Amino acid sequence: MLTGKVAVITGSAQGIGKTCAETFLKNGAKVCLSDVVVDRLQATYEEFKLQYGAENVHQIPCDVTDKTQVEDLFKGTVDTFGAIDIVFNNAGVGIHEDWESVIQINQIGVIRCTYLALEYMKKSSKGPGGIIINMASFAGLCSSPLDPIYASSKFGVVGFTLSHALHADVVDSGVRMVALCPTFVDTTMIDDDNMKYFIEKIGVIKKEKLAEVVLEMVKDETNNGKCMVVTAQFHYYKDDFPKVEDVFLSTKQS
Ligand SMILES: NC(=O)C1=CN([C@@H]2O[C@H](COP(=O)(O)OP(=O)(O)OC[C@H]3O[C@@H](n4cnc5c(N)ncnc54)[C@H](O)[C@@H]3O)[C@@H](O)[C@H]2O)C=CC1
Ligand SMILES: CCCCC/C=C\C=C\C(=O)C/C=C\C/C=C\CCCC(=O)O
Repeated sequence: MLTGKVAVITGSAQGIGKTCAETFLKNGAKVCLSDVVVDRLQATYEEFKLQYGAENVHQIPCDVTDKTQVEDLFKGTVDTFGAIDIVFNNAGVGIHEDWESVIQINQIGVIRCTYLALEYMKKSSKGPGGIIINMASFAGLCSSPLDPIYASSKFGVVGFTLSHALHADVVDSGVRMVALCPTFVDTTMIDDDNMKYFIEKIGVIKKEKLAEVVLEMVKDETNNGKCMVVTAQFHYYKDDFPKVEDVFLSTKQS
């Protein structure tokens, strides 16, 4: 159960973010919903307020590419609920004609939200500690010619999360940092004819199943610096990323 915990989820007006918000609420957390699409955010807020109670749900519109809006998101959540224990940096876009905005939203947005969330969560700032989950993708672990920019943005999220988790600012902060790498999930993001071939081959993860994995990640207090891979068939922490000292040691020995 997440009773007494407070979660912020970016991009939670629909899709994976919305389903995870509902799973957190069902497990007793208080949730601050957030999205750049204000009318859809309002509709999701109204729906959850009716179902889970106004005292448990809050909404703050936020474009993750805007530093002031991200600051207002975390400050506003603390002002409303008293603290932040869980941040799910989920907001993202798929195939997009403006490649620079894909990097801005999917990669730089996650980095910005991580840095600012840490300021409110770390124990040295009198925060409660907790977990920051950064949404990457299976496309952040392998070459994906279908969309090199999307893949690049997600490789960036994996690299940042696994590296920052070991940084001195994080190791003693009480905050865990974890990357999430699903294959295809049943949202409107995969409504694209070019993906049909791959989807038929590897299947589709149900949002509700992915949300259960996210809940498992929140509850696991030993997962700092790990990377969760989720497929339609199974999920596991990928643990074969070399650490920099391993690379240097093996170079010295050869
Ligand atoms: N659907 C899939 O197959 C997979 C999705 N992902 C990732 O999961 C995350 C969520 O995607 P889905 O739920 O599938 O897509 P979605 O399109 O249903 O949801 C994404 C949400 O992010 C919001 N958003 C977009 N730009 C934003 C910005 N600048 N600031 C704040 N919010 C913004 C959208 O308005 C939307 O509500 C994305 O990061 C995506 O890359 C990862 C692996 C697989
Ligand atoms: C893989 C590019 C997808 C573009 C964005 C839209 C949906 C995102 C879905 C995912 O993040 C799922 C990730 C990976 C699926 C695994 C492999 C697909 C490989 C496709 C390729 O060869 O390019």
